[in-house]
Order: sequence, then C-alpha cells, then structure tokens
Amino acid sequence: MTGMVEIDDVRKIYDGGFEALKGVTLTIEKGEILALLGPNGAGKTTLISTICGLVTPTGGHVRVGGHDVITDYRAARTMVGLVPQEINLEPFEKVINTVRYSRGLFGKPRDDARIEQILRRLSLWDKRNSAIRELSGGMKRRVLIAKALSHDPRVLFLDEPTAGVDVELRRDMWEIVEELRADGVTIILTTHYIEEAEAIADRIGVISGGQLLLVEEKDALMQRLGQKQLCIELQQSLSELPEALADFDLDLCDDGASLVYTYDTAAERTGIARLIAALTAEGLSVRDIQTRQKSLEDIFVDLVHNTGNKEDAA
Ligand SMILES: Nc1ncnc2c1ncn2[C@@H]1O[C@H](COP(=O)(O)OP(=O)(O)OP(=O)(O)O)[C@@H](O)[C@H]1O
Repeated sequence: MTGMVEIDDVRKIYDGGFEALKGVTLTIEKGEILALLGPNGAGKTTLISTICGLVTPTGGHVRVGGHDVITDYRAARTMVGLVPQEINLEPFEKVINTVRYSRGLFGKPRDDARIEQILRRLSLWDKRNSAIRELSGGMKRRVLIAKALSHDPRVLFLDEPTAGVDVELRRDMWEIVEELRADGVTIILTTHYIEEAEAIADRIGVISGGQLLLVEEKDALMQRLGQKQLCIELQQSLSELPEALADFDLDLCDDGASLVYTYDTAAERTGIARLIAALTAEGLSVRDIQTRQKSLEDIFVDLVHNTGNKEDAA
C-alpha cells in the first residue's frame, strides 16, 4: 500500500556540515494523525520542512500523494499546508486579505464562501477586517492555521501548534484537527507536549539526534502505559538474580540493592503476592517498596536518553 506521505531514507546535512537528519524512513497513511515528539534540535522542523519542499534533502526521497517533492514540486506543494512555528504575518494586512492572498499563491481561484467558512471555523470571522498587528498572539496563531487551510491541502503540518497558547485555544486546536481528519486530511504535528500526542495522535513517532527512534500506534503505547513498576529495596545486595526468581519480570538495579518488578495493571493477577512469597522463601528481606506508573513521558525520556548514551559512546 502506498501512503499519503512517503519518506524514504531522508538525510540532511546543512551547509557547515551539521547532520540534522540521518536517514529517516516513514510512511504516513491518508487520514492519519501522526505526532512527532523529540527534544530541541532533534530534527523535527527539518523533517517537516523537507516534506514541504522548503529544505532540500541531501539524500533520499519524499513523495506526497505520489508526487516527488523535488522533481514534481508544484503538484506536491499544492497538497500540503504548513502551520509554522514562528508567526510570519504581515502586520498591516487585514486578516481576510492575508488568508485570501495565501489561497491565490497556490493558484486556486478566489472562493469567498470557502474563506468565510475557514474564518468562521477558527473564530476569526469577527476579526476579518482587523489588521494582523491588532490581534492577540492566540489569534495570530489562528490566522496561521487559516492561511495553511486556505488552499484546501490534503496534508497539514502543524509545527508546535500549541506552544505558548492558552488552554482554551489548545482544546480548540485539537477539535479542529479532529474535524480535518474527518474530512480525510492527513495531519502531522510536532509537539513538546506529551499530553497533546496522547490526546490527538493515532501514531506517535519519536525523533532524536536526526533519527527516528520509534513509531508506534498510540494504543499500543497506551498498553505499555498500563504497566506499573514495583521497586523493592532489599536489606542485602545481590550480585545476580536468584534462580528461583527467574520467571518474574525483574531487573536488578542500584548495585543489586533493589529489584524492579514490571507488571500489567490490567491483568487479573499482578503476581505481587507470589513475588513477595518467593523473596521470603529465598531468605531476602525487604526494606521498602514503592510503585510507579510507567508513563509515555518515561518511555520517551528512556528512549532519548539511551540513544544519547549510545552516540556518546560511538
Ligand atoms: N539552516 C540551518 N543551518 C544549519 N543548521 C541548522 C539549520 N537549521 C537547523 N539546523 C540545525 O539542525 C538541528 C535540527 O534542527 P530542527 O529545527 O530541525 O530541530 P527541531 O527538532 O525542530 O527542534 P525544536 O524542537 O527546538 O524546534 C539543530 O541542531 C539546528 O541547529
């Protein structure tokens, strides 16, 4: 099956030699919402800009709706709408003209009814005759979305759509994203807010150091969230796990002074009672016990941290 966006071994080395993308391969299906998570400087904006044809990759290929973003630039570009991270609007222009003009840039015929629809949906209709500079930051962000939607793109990129916006606008944005998906629009967003990825994405990709570390269905990740960890601090240190405990999902840590037991909260039996009995039978005494929920944030931090270490070691 061919995807709406096909990214094949994309690499980017900026002038000056910095390698921002180290071979990213990813297919995004029509109507999917993909959230790209990653720390600052991970390469998220570079990847989005490459798909939008704003950054030329050093290697690999990107196709949008089957059109190569380099060799078939025009066709690919009209399919894409981009809501950038930075507000890049003309301060003296009126809202409605800004959005109309944007549609025109893509060679689409003037369609006032469509522009009205977009402005109403984004609660901008009352402000249509205001100059951009008179708007609040949140309103300017809405204008950026209106601009990106003005030519009816099939793929919408949102680069940090809710950075610095208030809670109400964030919820509004999420609702708009849902509606667009219902229209069959494919949505790719970058975010620093794990909560945002949890709320709206179908799939979550984690990018760090120019590499895609993981792409997984959100529901599968959520199942991992269902896992809890029991941290058992022992009175004595162990050099290795005793044979009798081999069938438990246990890790030895803190130089053998603690055991971490991972269990599924959804399971009928957690196995905790059996584990405690097995510890006692082994003659091990427990100093303290804590439980903690493994969150998407933990998974994310572990992933990014471990890769960082590998790179340092290389
Ligand atoms: N035009 C450029 N020339 C040289 N280096 C660049 C250029 N643009 C970006 N970079 C570098 O490439 C790396 C990736 O940047 P990018 O903006 O893609 O990261 P990001 O994941 O979007 O980060 P953030 O979350 O901070 O927006 C960074 O180290 C950045 O300094």
